[in-house]
Amino acid sequence: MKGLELPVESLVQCENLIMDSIVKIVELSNSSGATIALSGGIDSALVATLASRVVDVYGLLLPDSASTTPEDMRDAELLAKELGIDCEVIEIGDLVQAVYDRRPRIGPAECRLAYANVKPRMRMIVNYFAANLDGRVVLGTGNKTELLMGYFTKYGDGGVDILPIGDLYKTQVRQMAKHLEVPAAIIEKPPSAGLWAGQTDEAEMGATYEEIDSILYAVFDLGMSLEDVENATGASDATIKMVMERVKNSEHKRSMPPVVGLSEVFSRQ
Ligand SMILES: Nc1ncnc2c1ncn2[C@@H]1O[C@H](COP(=O)(O)OP(=O)(O)OC[C@H]2O[C@@H]([n+]3cccc(C(=O)O)c3)[C@H](O)[C@@H]2O)[C@@H](O)[C@H]1O
Ligand SMILES: Nc1ncnc2c1ncn2[C@@H]1O[C@H](COP(=O)(O)OP(=O)(O)OP(=O)(O)O)[C@@H](O)[C@H]1O
Ligand SMILES: [Mg+2]
Repeated sequence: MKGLELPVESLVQCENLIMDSIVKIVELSNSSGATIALSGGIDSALVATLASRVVDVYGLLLPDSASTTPEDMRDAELLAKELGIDCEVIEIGDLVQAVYDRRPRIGPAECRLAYANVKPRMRMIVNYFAANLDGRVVLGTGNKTELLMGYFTKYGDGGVDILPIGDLYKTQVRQMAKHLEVPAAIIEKPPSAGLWAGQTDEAEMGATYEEIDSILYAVFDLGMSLEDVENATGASDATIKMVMERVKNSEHKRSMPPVVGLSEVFSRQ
């Protein structure tokens, strides 16, 4: 969709702004650098590529033997090597299983998402443990599409210190990754949260990233009415409704928990 694709000059400006912000948060927090969870996917590869140019980055490869593919971990390892960043592999399968074992009331067949969400939450714990130990900040990898769609685990992959690519739609992430010459194997693989075998983002959300991004861009960046969005994007009414529902239902993930206000009581004292 017109406008969504960034010209090279804008891509470069965005890259510089992102790198400056990473430097700033590291300085502001008196940190020695940053940690990042590396999945072998494009979002973490792009953030690691940008961050490694300006601060000391420590990569964490956190496979869950039940659902992480060896190809993904191989791609993550190769990327770390190419970027010249230190990294470590910490298998999280037994940590995740320990949580499941404490709560065997309902099984994964009945409640797949509840089980799946333990994995990103466990990665968050391991990531912050490493960051605390080394005096580093935790880099997030969420992009604008995932943030608006609520397509992330609250306090899991959503639990981070900064979202360097959080204002870039997924299609723009692909553009920037190409511009920065992220390995093609990483750019071209189907996006997957890797929470269960065969999971892909597009199958779970029920639309392609091109469709979702064009709808989000038309609504949130161009301010179009929903009728105009249908004409401008060619997306079906059902897809537009699905996207808008997801945005509405995930509002709670994009803000701090509501504080229950008690000023009514205090003012009467
Ligand atoms: N209105 C509201 N106000 C305040 N809190 C509200 C709420 N509605 C739900 N909640 C809370 O939110 C919880 C549901 O949210 P959450 O626990 O996040 O779970 P949920 O959104 O159901 O699942 C996470 C989704 O993100 C996807 N994901 C996860 C991790 C990584 C990636 C990836 O792309 O790599 C994708 C995953 O496949 C799944 O579709 C509820 O159990 C409740 O605690
Ligand atoms: N096996 C893993 N090891 C380390 N980190 C992981 C692993 N799986 C997921 N993560 C973390 O969770 C984040 C969210 O996953 P997500 O799938 O959205 O991004 P991605 O894998 O980088 O990109 P893609 O959209 O190509 O799958 C990753 O960027 C990474 O930081
Ligand atoms: Mg992934």
